[in-house]
Amino acid sequence: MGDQHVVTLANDSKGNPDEPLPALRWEEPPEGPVLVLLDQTRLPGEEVELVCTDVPALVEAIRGLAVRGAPLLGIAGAYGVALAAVRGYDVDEAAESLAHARPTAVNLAYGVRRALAAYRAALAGSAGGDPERAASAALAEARSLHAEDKEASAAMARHGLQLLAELLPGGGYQILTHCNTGALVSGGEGTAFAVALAAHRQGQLRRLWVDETRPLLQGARLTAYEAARSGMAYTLLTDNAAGSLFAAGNVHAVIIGADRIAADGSVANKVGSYPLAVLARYHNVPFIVVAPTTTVDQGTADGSSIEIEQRPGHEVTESTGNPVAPLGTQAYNPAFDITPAALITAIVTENGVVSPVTPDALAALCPSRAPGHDQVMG
Ligand SMILES: CSC[C@H]1O[C@H](OP(=O)(O)O)[C@H](O)[C@@H]1O
Repeated sequence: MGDQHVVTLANDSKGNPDEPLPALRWEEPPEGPVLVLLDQTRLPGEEVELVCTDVPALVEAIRGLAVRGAPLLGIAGAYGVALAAVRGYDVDEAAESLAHARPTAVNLAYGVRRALAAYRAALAGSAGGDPERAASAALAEARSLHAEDKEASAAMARHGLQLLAELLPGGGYQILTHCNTGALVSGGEGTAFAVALAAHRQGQLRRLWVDETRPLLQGARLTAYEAARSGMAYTLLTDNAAGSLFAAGNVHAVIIGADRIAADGSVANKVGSYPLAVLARYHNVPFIVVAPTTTVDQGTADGSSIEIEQRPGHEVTESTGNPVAPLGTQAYNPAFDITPAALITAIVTENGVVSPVTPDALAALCPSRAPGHDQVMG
């Protein structure tokens, strides 16, 4: 998985809670371009950066969730195509392996596709198929996607904050979130967590309740880490405790991210999202999904068509390498589940809010992309 070295994040990112974490960055040292990833599997205990010098190292980092989260996967995929092109590797082969590293987040294949299309267009357009110019085009497209996602994150925070003001007038609300949706999944401050951060900065957020999010604990390890850096009031809970929190009246809204949103508005997100939607409906609490339009896949009709990544059983039967179940225990470990549009109060995108969630309302906010925009080699 590339070279590893432990870093202490620069003071301006550790000391300044408003400085987003450096989840991913492109660097061009003398020995050749690299993609530097903050290894999310080592957080919160260690801040280790992975230096990816080739695509197999990046694919392994994606599969192992060293880099994760739908929008950031798209950005990483695009930089991966650029890395292959600049270093003279087989670009088509790199694109295929990157796009299929994880199946559910549509952003990954979308980011790969964008950089690949820029590379191919430059190759076809430049005199004599100049690979250097084509590589520069792929890198420029990756940088453009990175910048777009940062802007989208800020826009979603604004739209989400406005929505909360309308749904929960007077502020002082308590929000429950699931998994991790902050700067560690984004070119900016994230998706759902960016809304919570904006609410905190505006003095509207009384508390963020953080689902630990078994089995990989993105909530405990990553969202709590980001919440602590921000200075907001937050409390960690086991996923099983969410029901009692609703029953006690301590959840005023649920805000989560998404990995793929089908054309009918159904949402694939970290496993455990669907039960929260059912609890929210039963307790008459708004259930809000925050995602950029790059996560909306108009080429997938409904949730039943979304491939749900099945992850290795050992993620469930082991914890920090120690068995938590008898040897040989089989485990059911879907990484995501599907929440139907009927249980979703609103979908917040960078282009505005969809509520109620209908196919037409969702399509109206999404720029038209090729059907099945995650088809890499289309
Ligand atoms: C807004 S993207 C964050 C999204 O990605 C997470 O999945 P994973 O940690 O497996 O990459 C989870 O579904 C989050 O909601």
